Amino acid sequence: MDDSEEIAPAVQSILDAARERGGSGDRVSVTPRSLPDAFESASTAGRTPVIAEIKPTSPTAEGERTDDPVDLAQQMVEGGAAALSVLTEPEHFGGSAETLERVRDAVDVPVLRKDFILHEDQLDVVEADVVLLIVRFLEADGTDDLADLLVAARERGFQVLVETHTASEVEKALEAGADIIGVNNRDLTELAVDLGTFESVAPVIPESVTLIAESGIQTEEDATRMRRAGADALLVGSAIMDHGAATDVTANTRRLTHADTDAAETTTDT
Ligand SMILES: O=C(O)c1ccccc1NCC(=O)[C@H](O)[C@H](O)COP(=O)(O)O
Repeated sequence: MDDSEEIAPAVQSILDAARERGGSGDRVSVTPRSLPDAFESASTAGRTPVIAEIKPTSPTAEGERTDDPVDLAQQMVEGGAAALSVLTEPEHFGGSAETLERVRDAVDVPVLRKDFILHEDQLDVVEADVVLLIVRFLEADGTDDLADLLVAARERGFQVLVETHTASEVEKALEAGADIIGVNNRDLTELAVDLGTFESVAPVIPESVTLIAESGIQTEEDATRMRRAGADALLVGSAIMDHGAATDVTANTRRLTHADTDAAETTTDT
């Protein structure tokens, strides 16, 4: 994504805001809770590994959820979430570092910091178990190199989820040394969601990589579809937060963590 490329105005605005944000100045050092181990424990207990996302609002959300994020986090864990994702981007998603800190203090599961990190100093904001690096955003002018950021994040103790959308972005992620890769079903140029994206990109990703299907997963059928296509875990925001209707977050999470994963395993094996 260089700056001449056509992108959705909301995404351009996210990118512009991210360029302005700095770090705290104090280097973060974290002893992380293992994300792959959390997925393994959920699977062993018969649950679909789900990263449930605390996303008060977003450019594509209808409305805003103003519940205390700590209450939401506890409800998600009660619903069987293997890990949580917390938006820390303030301007477009209603997130904050303070929210993440409070949530991580309140739960035992790994917590992903969901933000748009473009420079090393932006890693030094808050302790989290995992940080997100988006290949597409790190192709923009004036950003740090993906491989350098990956090393810098690991030096601080973070695990790193590298987000991709195409096979060529997966290639870049693997070249940079990624071992946890997300395939985002949401196209950041148009914000359209298509679960077929994960299905077409997943086959190029080696078994050794922890593979996460991101965005657009609404129903049990969607969850099973992504698991059949090879997802080790699912990242789900909107269907759990349910911004418009403010329904029961525990039930919304449980519906997906109890999706029929046996069907997924049978299909994968044959
Ligand atoms: O969620 C958005 O509207 C959005 C808009 C522009 C850039 C990124 C956006 N979301 C970031 C995400 O990665 C999702 O929050 C996450 O994958 C969960 O997606 P969903 O389950 O579809 O809410």
